[in-house]
Amino acid sequence: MEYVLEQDKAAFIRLIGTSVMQSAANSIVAPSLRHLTSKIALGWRIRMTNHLLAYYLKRNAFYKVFNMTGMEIDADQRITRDVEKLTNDLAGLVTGMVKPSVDILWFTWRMKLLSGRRGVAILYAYMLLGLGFLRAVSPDFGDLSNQEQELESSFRFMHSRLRTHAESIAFFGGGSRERAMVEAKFATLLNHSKILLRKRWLYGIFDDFVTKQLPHNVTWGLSLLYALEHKGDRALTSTQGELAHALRFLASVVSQSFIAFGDILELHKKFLELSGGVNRIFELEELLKASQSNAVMPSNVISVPSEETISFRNVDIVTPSQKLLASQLSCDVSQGKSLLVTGPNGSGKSSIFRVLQSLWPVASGRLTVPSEGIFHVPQRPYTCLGTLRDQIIYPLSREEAELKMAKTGDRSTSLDDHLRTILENVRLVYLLEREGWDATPNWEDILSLGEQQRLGMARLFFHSPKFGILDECTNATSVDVEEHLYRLATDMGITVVTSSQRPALIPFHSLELKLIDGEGKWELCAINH
Ligand SMILES: Nc1ncnc2c1ncn2[C@@H]1O[C@H](COP(=O)(O)OP(=O)(O)OP(=O)(O)O)[C@@H](O)[C@H]1O
Repeated sequence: MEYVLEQDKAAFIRLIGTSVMQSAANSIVAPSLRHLTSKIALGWRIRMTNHLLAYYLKRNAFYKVFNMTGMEIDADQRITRDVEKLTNDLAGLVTGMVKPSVDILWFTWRMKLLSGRRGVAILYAYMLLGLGFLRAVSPDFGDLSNQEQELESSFRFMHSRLRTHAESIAFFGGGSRERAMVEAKFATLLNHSKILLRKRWLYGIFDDFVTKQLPHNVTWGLSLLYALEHKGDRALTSTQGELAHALRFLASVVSQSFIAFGDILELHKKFLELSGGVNRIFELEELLKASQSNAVMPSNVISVPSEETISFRNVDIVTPSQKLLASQLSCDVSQGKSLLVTGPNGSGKSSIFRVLQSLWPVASGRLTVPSEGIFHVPQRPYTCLGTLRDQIIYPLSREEAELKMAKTGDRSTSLDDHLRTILENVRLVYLLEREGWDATPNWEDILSLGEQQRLGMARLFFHSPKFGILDECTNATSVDVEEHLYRLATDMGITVVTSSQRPALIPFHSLELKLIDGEGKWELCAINH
């Protein structure tokens, strides 16, 4: 305005130039800071996710955190959504601290120049008192936001269950029952959110009072201090002008200091909320580490590569909730002598397999297993994401499967030809004709249960192990198909350990292990052909 009034063109152009430069600098700084924040967040997310996945996907920890901890740990939610939110918030916190910290240092220095050490001491005393007061009245935001995330996660879980079991629920006509359950979860989440909202509002009032309103009074106090100490003749107009100018400047310094201080307190509140997220990740990490240390082979499980026999010696089969299912189980499965495990529902047939595969620990006794050459086909069929080929060679990749074929010396046939023969054997070749080798539908949705079970057996035949652990994995197929599949396994020299209730399978086994009552009693007898 001064240059306009004085019509000083050169000075005006210089001023415009400086202003444009400043605007350019400002427009670079803000987006760059945002970009830096996102980059930091992404970097942390990559490191944190990789760190957790390294534990989660090793030694069946993903099974153990869900099944063995006795706690409801939503590990999937924590590794995906929580990590993303935490890293974004943390990065925002770190970069958000830069400006207020620089401001506080800068204004402290200006304050010292204006009102000396006493002024700085008063400013800091007020800040510390304010912080102490706010800490005292602050609700446990960490815990509250932790609970909120848990409730959000279980609400999401209800929806993912609904999606997974959509067909069964639709057959049952369970829509209204599911709706009631989903709504109940949503109501709990809403209640919590309302409580959190009210606490944030009340805290906001105190926060605003301490960091924004009350500081005006401190400014006046400091101005008075400054005016009292100011030397010079107050009657002089020049001195009065100087004093007024200095007081205006002081007021602006103090108010800027308090804005920066308010920003720091705001970050402190965010930090409290973040601590809930940090706790959830730490808790998961500890559980994953614990499941790794449990997984290190205990002395009562002996795993030998050349071993030809699966041998249980006085092994107690105990559930994670410490229910004894089979007491002091002793039984040998040597090659060529297949074992049939029978017993009523819930008596512990699958549990023996869980112990055998080290999913559950061996509480007492000794278990000797070959360290390779055991392949498990579970009761609930599993289809992976991928092509029909991937279903059969799972858990190997295509390259690994080709390598395996090359190693077994079968170089004359290609992998796909070999897999086609297997599909013919399990009577699923029509799937290949229908879908082709490279289609990737959601196999779980398009295959019937019996088809999925036959695909499971195709997997067994591809891997052709020494021992096949078959946990009622053919009970959805017709009896003639089941017999055909067992005959194929016998012809391939696979010794099977079967859990089944079907008498038709008895002739394919040499021994029968009967779990009598699911309370510890068992009996082993030879099957006479
Ligand atoms: N993760 C777990 N925690 C606690 N108890 C479990 C767990 N898994 C299974 N159980 C219990 O252990 C018992 C044995 O279960 P298991 O799955 O071995 O039965 P099963 O004989 O295979 O039954 P079915 O014939 O119905 O397949 C059951 O009472 C079951 O409820």
